Amino acid sequence: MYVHVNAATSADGKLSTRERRQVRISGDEDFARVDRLRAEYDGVLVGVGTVVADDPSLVRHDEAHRVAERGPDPTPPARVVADTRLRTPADAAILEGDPVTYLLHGETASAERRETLSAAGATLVPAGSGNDRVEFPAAFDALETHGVESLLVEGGGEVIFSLFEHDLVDRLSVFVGGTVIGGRQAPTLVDGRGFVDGFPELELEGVERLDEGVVLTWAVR
Ligand SMILES: NC(=O)C1=CN([C@@H]2O[C@H](COP(=O)(O)OP(=O)(O)OC[C@H]3O[C@@H](n4cnc5c(N)ncnc54)[C@H](O)[C@@H]3O)[C@@H](O)[C@H]2O)C=CC1
Ligand SMILES: Nc1nc(O)c(N)c(N[C@@H]2O[C@H](COP(=O)(O)O)[C@@H](O)[C@H]2O)n1
Repeated sequence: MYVHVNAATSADGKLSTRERRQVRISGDEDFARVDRLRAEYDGVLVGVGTVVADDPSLVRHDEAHRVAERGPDPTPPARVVADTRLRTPADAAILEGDPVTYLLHGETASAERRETLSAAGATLVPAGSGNDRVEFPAAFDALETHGVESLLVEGGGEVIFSLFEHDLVDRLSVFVGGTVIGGRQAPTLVDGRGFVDGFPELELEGVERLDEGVVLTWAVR
């Protein structure tokens, strides 16, 4: 699985407020860049924390760019949620209409949630033992059997940490915008329990000025 993590942070490195309320950090130019990125990947992944906080649909992408990349009538990027206990609400925007939505879940997801979310249109992908985290290596193997071989990961900070922890990130891009959010409880780009050693090493590939901020792109060594 090829994994590109992309997110927007405030100038002080926050993804959203301490109440986990979504903030528009990007401007129009950066949203257009994200739409092009989405068009380049087989799927777009977020954690269930982002689904609960933001209710994203993850449908929007640059269709002309996808046609240019993949030829006529390409399938749109699949939607993927890391959702151990299947907490995604049955009326979440991410389950509405097309394209397919894969919910990666653990053994702890109840039969009732499995039935409810299958009935709501989700495709369930079992990927985890008894712990409270989807096991990404196994989950990605399972996604590949569905034809998803590349992912744009949009957040949040818990999921991004897990991916770095398992050495699964190939590229990282961050739009750093001209706003300050603050708050020690506010989510940052990489949360989780953090590294104490073995810090992932990044190689700077690009710096681009957009809107009132800058996009930094790194390859992960
Ligand atoms: N500015 C931006 O670009 C973005 C901002 N956000 C913000 O981030 C916040 C949500 O981020 P988080 O709370 O960190 O939630 P998250 O979106 O990273 O989801 C974390 C949840 O995913 C589930 N999960 C399953 N397997 C997991 C694994 N292996 N590792 C980690 N989690 C796993 C767990 O239930 C966990 O609580 C929201 O406030 C949202 O607004 C989210 C995406 C992009
Ligand atoms: N790139 C970016 N810039 C911002 O300013 C943001 N607030 C976000 N948030 C994430 O974008 C996703 C929403 O997607 P749709 O509206 O469904 O297309 C979701 O993952 C947000 O957390 N991203």
